[in-house]
Amino acid sequence: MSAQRDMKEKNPWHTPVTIIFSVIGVIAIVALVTVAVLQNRPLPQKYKYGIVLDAGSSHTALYIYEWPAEKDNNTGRVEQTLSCKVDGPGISSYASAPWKAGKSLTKCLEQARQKVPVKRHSETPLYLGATAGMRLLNLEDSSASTKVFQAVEEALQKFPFSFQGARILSGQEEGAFGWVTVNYLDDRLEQNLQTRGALDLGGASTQISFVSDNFDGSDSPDNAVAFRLYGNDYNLYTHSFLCYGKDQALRKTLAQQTKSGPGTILDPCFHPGYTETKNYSVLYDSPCVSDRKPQGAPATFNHTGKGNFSRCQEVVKRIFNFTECKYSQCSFNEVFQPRLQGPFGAFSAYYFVMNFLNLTDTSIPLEVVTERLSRYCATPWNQVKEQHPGVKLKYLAEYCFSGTYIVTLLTKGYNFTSENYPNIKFIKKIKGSDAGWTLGYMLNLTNMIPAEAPDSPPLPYAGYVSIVTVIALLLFVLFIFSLRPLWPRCSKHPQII
Ligand SMILES: Nc1nc2c(ncn2[C@@H]2O[C@H](COP(=O)(O)OP(=O)(O)O)[C@@H](O)[C@H]2O)c(=O)[nH]1
Repeated sequence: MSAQRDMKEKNPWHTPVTIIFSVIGVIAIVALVTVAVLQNRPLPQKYKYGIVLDAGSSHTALYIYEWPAEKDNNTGRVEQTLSCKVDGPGISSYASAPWKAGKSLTKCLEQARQKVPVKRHSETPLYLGATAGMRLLNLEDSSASTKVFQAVEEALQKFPFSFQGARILSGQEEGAFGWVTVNYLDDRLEQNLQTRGALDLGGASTQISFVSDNFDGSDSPDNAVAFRLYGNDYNLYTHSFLCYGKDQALRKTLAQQTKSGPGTILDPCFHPGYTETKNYSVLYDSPCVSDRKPQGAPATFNHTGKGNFSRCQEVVKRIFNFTECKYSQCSFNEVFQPRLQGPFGAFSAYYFVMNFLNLTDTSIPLEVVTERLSRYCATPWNQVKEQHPGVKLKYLAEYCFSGTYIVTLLTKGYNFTSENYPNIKFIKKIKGSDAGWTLGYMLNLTNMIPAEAPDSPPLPYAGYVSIVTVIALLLFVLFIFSLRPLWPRCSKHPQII
């Protein structure tokens, strides 16, 4: 008995009261931290979806975007989760059988039906935007364009999504939404960083969009788009050149060479050894060239390649008008363009072509780019086919022309020089999403980019958990100190037992 009492006096931690207090203290602190962490833990992600169909001149593509359901307003949170290339040509090619335009879309929409969870179907917006192919059809034959839209709408309404309509985008919208997409995906808008200009090359039109300090829209209001995004104002310069996409530019270049109606065209933009018989009527079947149809031309012409880059560039230059400009400065065709500024992203056909030619690295000097193109254009057609057995022949035959056209458009058209050419980045995707107008279009129509900067929580989740843990530990230490009177005391004096 007395030994037990002696021990308690020497080591008061062993008193039941102290032990109980300590255990309760530890449990209380663990419980506090657990409750705080669990209560504020992010819930398992639920997603919302949006679908956009890009009805281009050469083909249609479907994109599905997803974003966390509870955060509609945050930058960089919308991501592309599926893309589907529609089989067949662009919807404008179905002018003589519009129902086929609707039918062509169903395979990709079936994929979308599988991808989007069933309970989200009815709330998922579905948009179709048509670009330069339909702009041209509408110019040529507006009733055919209306019929194509009717057929497409009928097909889209059969799916369980929330169909928001099919329409032609203006060239200005196409340019501006491409710019929004690139800068949104780069997180440049919310972080108020210097923006990246957008260069988009399609089949029937091409767009250039950028912010320049010396452009406020007053010189040329038609080229101005004003945005207020995340609390910042942007005066965007944008221009879309109809008929200057690479397919229509090729037609214009060919038409240029057939003006006198010869039976054979010796084309410097095609490889030596390339020879095809083509129909004049197909060549001139576009509002971009119809006025150039030669009188009394034969039904067909022989298209023969000569493979000469510098002569090709001379022919390409002839489709641009560089002589007239009523503004302080122009790109071409009397279109105002302010001084180029900042980095640029070049996508769509810019990327396809430069990637094929191994020229996406813009640190390669422009002189070297032209040397390589010269060598490529001069390569015999048979050799080119042997070297690229898997590539579609239509694309393969045109890369010499397309590369020459891109270099000419950038340097002679938009005035890029050896100094600022490295500011261009050829891109296909940014963070998994394709560069193009579709994402910007959807963000705009769903109001997902606010005009004002959203309020952000005072602390991120990880910071919050760290602070709760540190405070809990401090409380624990304080609690231990509060038990100090019960601590065992070490006497300096020798104890007398
Ligand atoms: N080389 C290559 N070209 C492509 C590919 N896909 C599309 N294109 C070309 O890129 C251009 C883009 O056309 P599209 O988007 O239909 O034109 P838009 O309506 O004028 O914007 C066309 O000239 C197509 O032929 C591809 O996979 N490879």
